[in-house]
Amino acid sequence: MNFTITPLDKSLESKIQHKINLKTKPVGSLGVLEKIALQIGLIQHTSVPSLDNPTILVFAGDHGIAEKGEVNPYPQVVTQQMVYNFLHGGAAINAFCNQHHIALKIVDAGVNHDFDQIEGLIDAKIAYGTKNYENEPAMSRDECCKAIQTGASLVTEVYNDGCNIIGFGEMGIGNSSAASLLMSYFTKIPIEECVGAGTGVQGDAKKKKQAVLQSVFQKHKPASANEALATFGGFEIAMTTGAILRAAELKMTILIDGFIVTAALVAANAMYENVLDYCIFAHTSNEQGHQKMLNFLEKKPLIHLGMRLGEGTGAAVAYPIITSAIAFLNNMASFEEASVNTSES
Ligand SMILES: Cc1cc2ncn([C@H]3O[C@H](COP(=O)(O)O)[C@@H](O)[C@H]3O)c2cc1C
Ligand SMILES: O=C(O)c1cccnc1
Repeated sequence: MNFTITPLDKSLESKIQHKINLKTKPVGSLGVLEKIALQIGLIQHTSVPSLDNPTILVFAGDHGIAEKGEVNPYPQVVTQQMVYNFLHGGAAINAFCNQHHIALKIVDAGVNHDFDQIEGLIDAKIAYGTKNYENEPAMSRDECCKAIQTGASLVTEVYNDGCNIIGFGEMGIGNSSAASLLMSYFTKIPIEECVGAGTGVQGDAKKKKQAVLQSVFQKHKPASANEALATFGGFEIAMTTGAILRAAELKMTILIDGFIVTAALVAANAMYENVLDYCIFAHTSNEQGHQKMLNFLEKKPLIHLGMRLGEGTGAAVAYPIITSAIAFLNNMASFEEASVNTSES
């Protein structure tokens, strides 16, 4: 599958910047909000951007490595239980999406469970979890390709329903390990530095997680970004990569969540140029590798609240800041409109 991701068209940059500078405020005094307003104006190619049908897609998938419980404190079954929780409206991401009027869609990308026909669940299952990459690649090239394509077509559907700002979340016990492996592969930071607490490993358990992942990393030598995603990824991660690529192709504004989603983005960014032009980094996760991945991308997120949950929660919590950026750009008076003088007379 091929994506055509064009760089931001900057022909309106000086017009939008001028509009921002003429608002009734000292130049630059709305700080990062001004940068976001400009970025979204450029993405949408207008000086009056809007945020339409904001949506978060949560991809869920299981990981072969999680069956043994060596790298994950919580058992694999929590993935399917949390999917039911999302569908019943009980998870953190439900609370925040309801709070900010963000549509939430839950996708079975590859959970190790047969769900009943249940309203609200999008069935895009590639397989019942990935293979254990201690022994073999997590998925085949075909499965990885299918996951990328599926993520992309789900974004197309959301776009066709009128969404122009999208965030991604994930659920998959063990996926902090997959994200660490991908991070190390793409950033070239040693794997030990990429492995963190995930849902809460500490002390000896963390050393064990590092040792297991070090040996996994040494075992495989993927020759391309696609192969790395297939070797180390999860179905929910590969679907997120495809979803990000399609959203950038469609010139949507993309809200990047925490450690796992950023790992999916780092893969997308290695595959295609210009993806970052469409991304807003929502928060810095407390998962220790996240800051390093952000440094690698040279990006500074909007907030740092010590969160380390995933599910898209950082994106949902940061969303109102983005609405403020659009609100000031569209609703604030200019000096002329408000008859406020800019010079002594
Ligand atoms: C109840 C619960 C809800 C979650 N929601 C997101 N995660 C997060 O934790 C998991 C990754 O951490 P690890 O690699 O340590 O398993 C992912 O499912 C991620 O979304 C959760 C984890 C748990 C236990
Ligand atoms: O930042 C994240 O995305 C994250 C961190 C720890 C566990 N799960 C997700």
